[in-house]
Amino acid sequence: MTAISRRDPKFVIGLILIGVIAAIGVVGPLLAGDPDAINDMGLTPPGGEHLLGTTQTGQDVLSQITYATRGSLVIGALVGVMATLLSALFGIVGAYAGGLVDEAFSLLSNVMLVIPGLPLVIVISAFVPAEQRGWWTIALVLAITSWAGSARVLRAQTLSLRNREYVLAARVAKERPWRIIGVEILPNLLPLLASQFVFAVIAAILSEAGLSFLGLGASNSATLGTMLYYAQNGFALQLGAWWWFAPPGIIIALLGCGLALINFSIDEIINPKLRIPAARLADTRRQEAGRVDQAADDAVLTVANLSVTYRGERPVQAVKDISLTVRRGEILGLAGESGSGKTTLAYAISRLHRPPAEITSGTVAFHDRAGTAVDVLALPPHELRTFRWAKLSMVFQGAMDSLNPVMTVGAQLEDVLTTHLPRLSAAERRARCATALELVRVDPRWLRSYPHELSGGMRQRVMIGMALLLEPQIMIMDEPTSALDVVVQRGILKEILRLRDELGFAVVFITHDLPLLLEVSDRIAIMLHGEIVECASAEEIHKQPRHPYTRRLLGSFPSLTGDRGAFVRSGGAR
Ligand SMILES: Nc1ncnc2c1ncn2[C@@H]1O[C@H](COP(=O)(O)OP(=O)(O)OP(=O)(O)O)[C@@H](O)[C@H]1O
Repeated sequence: MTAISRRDPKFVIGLILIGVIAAIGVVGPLLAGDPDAINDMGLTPPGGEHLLGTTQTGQDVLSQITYATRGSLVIGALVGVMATLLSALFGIVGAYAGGLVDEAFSLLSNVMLVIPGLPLVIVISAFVPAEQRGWWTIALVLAITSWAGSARVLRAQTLSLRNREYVLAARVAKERPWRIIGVEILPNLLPLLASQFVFAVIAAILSEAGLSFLGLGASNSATLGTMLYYAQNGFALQLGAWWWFAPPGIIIALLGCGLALINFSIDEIINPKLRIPAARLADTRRQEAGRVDQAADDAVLTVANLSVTYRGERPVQAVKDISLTVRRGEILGLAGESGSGKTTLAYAISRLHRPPAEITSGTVAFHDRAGTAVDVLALPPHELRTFRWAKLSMVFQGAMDSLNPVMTVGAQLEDVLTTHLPRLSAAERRARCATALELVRVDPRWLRSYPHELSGGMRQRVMIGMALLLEPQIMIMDEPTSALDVVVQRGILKEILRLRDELGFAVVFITHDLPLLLEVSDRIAIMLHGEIVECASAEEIHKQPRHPYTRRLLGSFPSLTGDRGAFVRSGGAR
């Protein structure tokens, strides 16, 4: 169990509730007397010999509760297992196999989905003679009627997973289908399966109680539902014998509540990406907020002692105590091999990092043209949203694919203005969008087009135009052109340089392509294993690289006049 699951109050309360109820069901019957033993004290209130009183025929309610809890738990667990297995079979196997199998399985799931569950359960239960309706029969009936919805969800997830690179790679490597399903796909579906299991258990316990109440439940076994049924038949409510119907009712409610609470935390427990210790950073940040750097006069962004860790079984400190100043209007290149922490740093600066990434120390200060300093890591969510477009904007590698395919380019640009500058008139908005496109050399007539009508290069230009819409003072560009061919890439880079000169914003330009950075950057910071090992002007980096890694990085790129450097051949980093 991970730290978060141990401390998450929802999970802990859920676990305690289920633990206590499971103990009643498992251990209770061993200690309690015969639940069917009849004595002559019918409807005795709680106290003395009978802690929870007696039924109309003088049976001990406490003994009955222990057996009934066991019965309901068994039915819940049986249905949970059966419904999960059925939904996995029809959802995962069907979607992975594809073709006729998938069509047949989908058809069956769809048919099961359109048949209303409760009436079907009532009909099936009514057909089974009362003396044969035990735990197993009722569990089977409930499982058959409850798997289809989950199967649809699992199918959709599997269809998406089967096209992921790692699954395709396993298929190319000729791994056997069962191995691919078991090793590549199933572990990714575990949070979903676990939550569907818990949901199936809750639904089964409640449905069984409902069926029993109607006299269609596990009539030859003891369950919380049959207890309620007999209490109702014995006029417990009318006779004021609350001790007969209240305990089973309360246990059903607590069971549902406990399982639902556990369900809330299941994703965090099973999904390794979300396993973050409960230790909150707020305190550290508060301590550090006081020392938001007093930056040099021309600084637009100061990063001080920033550290970012990916939490998990084996935590990875991807950014280690980095301090960095971005000057107003400069292009600061950030280079380093894959995995050196460039993207993590960019995301942390713009506070776009997501769990399991966690900023463990440091500050990020933005120095507004107006003279005020903004502690970026302490900004509340609504101010952060405004800050991100208006002061600092981002263009990432796949940005061009983030345009919504069913909205025109113009509508998407206008959306940004409507959100951030609601007072602009429609005509002003249109004019600003046209200017933004002109800035990135895309004809404004494309505003009426849909993204698929534009080439990749044009879409990336549109994204840069969008990032410039609110005239930010700094732009973070993470591999903004690597998805494009060299000619288009050159064109866009020239555009970025021209726009920087025209509008005066600073750029943090991230790429592993050092020669490209040498051309476009004013200064270059070299990252290695989460640290900045060298930061100097582009010329110095080119002519007098000081750090051995910078020299090896420079040597690793082919030159037009010589051989490829030794770095690529030797492969090592340090
Ligand atoms: N979600 C994650 N969980 C755990 N570790 C991660 C995660 N994302 C990145 N890392 C680790 O953090 C380190 C830095 O990764 P990052 O993506 O920031 O590097 P990068 O220099 O941007 O690489 P690239 O150029 O390939 O994008 C790597 O060691 C990586 O394994």
